[in-house]
Amino acid sequence: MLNNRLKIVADENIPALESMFGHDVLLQRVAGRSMTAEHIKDADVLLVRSITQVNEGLLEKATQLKMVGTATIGTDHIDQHYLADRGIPFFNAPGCNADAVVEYVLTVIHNTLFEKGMELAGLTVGIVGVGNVGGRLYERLRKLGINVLINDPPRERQGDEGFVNLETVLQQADILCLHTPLVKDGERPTYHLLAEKQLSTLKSGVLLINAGRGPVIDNDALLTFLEQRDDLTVVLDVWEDEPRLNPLLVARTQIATPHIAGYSYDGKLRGTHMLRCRFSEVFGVAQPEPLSSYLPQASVHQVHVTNDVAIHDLMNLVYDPYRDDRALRKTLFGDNQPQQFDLLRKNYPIRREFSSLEVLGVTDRSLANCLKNLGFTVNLA
Ligand SMILES: NC(=O)c1ccc[n+]([C@@H]2O[C@H](COP(=O)([O-])OP(=O)(O)OC[C@H]3O[C@@H](n4cnc5c(N)ncnc54)[C@H](O)[C@@H]3O)[C@@H](O)[C@H]2O)c1
Ligand SMILES: O=C(O)[C@H](O)[C@H](O)COP(=O)(O)O
Repeated sequence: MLNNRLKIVADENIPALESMFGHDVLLQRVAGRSMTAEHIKDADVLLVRSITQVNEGLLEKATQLKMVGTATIGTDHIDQHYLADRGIPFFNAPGCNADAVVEYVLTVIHNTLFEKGMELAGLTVGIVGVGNVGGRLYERLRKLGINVLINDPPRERQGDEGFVNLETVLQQADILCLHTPLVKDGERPTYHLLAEKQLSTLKSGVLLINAGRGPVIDNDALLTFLEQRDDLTVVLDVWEDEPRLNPLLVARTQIATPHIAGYSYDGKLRGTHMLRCRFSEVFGVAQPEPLSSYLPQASVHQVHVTNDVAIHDLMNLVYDPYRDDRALRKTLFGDNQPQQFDLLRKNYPIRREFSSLEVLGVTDRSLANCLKNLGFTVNLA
């Protein structure tokens, strides 16, 4: 129990704050893009998502601020130097939605290959950025016996092994997945990591997936490249200049989604829960109930299948990327396209992770193992 009610100013799209923080705090919800210094001026805690730039301009009036949290993995919207100078503890939610992004990537890979009449076995997947997302993607693919090339210079410099250089990944990957943070300066910037020169080295027929940050690919260079080469298949969840999209680029993609790769309900709640745990540490109050007590059972939580089930069908039962793709394409040509982009994200339907689906009826052990390695809950018949 807190003696004085702390004031939390929070993005309107962070779920479950009411249930996780309880009635001992004063909670003010604000639309992330419209947050101003005036909203924050008497806040003790600020909780944001990726669309709020947290910098001196936003925080200059917030003299009693004791904690800033972002319910996201990415931190490129936060001026961490400024927070450190002011001695304000800052937390993100590392790994909160990593499984959601991995499952987005696996689902778009399986759907895309199915449409081309191809199989994943025998192809080489390249992963650039092998942290929470890239690392988990790597583990799931390795368990499936897929050949994976990984690139992560910062990890390599720390002494981790098994990495190859970026040029090798670009030249050899049949499927290329980008999972770096957006870093604009320093020794290893990722801004426009894939520009004209790098794109020109990609293998013919490659499937390129960006579910990291939009500006990691030079979007103008990508469009020019796609206008010249039609053998490339592109899936984009993130865009330069979000929420404003270039419809010409969208038209050249196989699957286009509004920055929702990480938007599983599990992942969003995990992000809130992580911040709630940090809040306990900062303010010395009791830890919350475990995350499982806040997560409802999935609406489709069991399915009976036979051994000839198509894996992409099972994936689509949990998450259908074409639903998000269709919704995004409908918004492209109105004056209010950026607002529609934000609305798709704000009103995103509840989507669960593979583990929420129990697969019954499989008798084939290798299929059962494959499904388990992909992340499903499997009960062998
Ligand atoms: N689309 C979405 O919904 C969504 C969801 C979650 C995260 N993301 C984005 O994906 C990024 C990655 O997420 P994460 O949880 O794996 O982050 P992470 O911090 O755990 O891992 C990032 C990895 O990238 C590596 N890296 C940094 N610079 C690099 C470079 N120049 N080349 C290659 N590797 C480099 C780091 O060493 C690290 O291992 C986040 O920063 C975020 O911007 C997007
Ligand atoms: O960095 C992240 O965790 C993701 O990109 C996250 O899903 C972004 O979602 P937003 O904060 O914009 O709602």
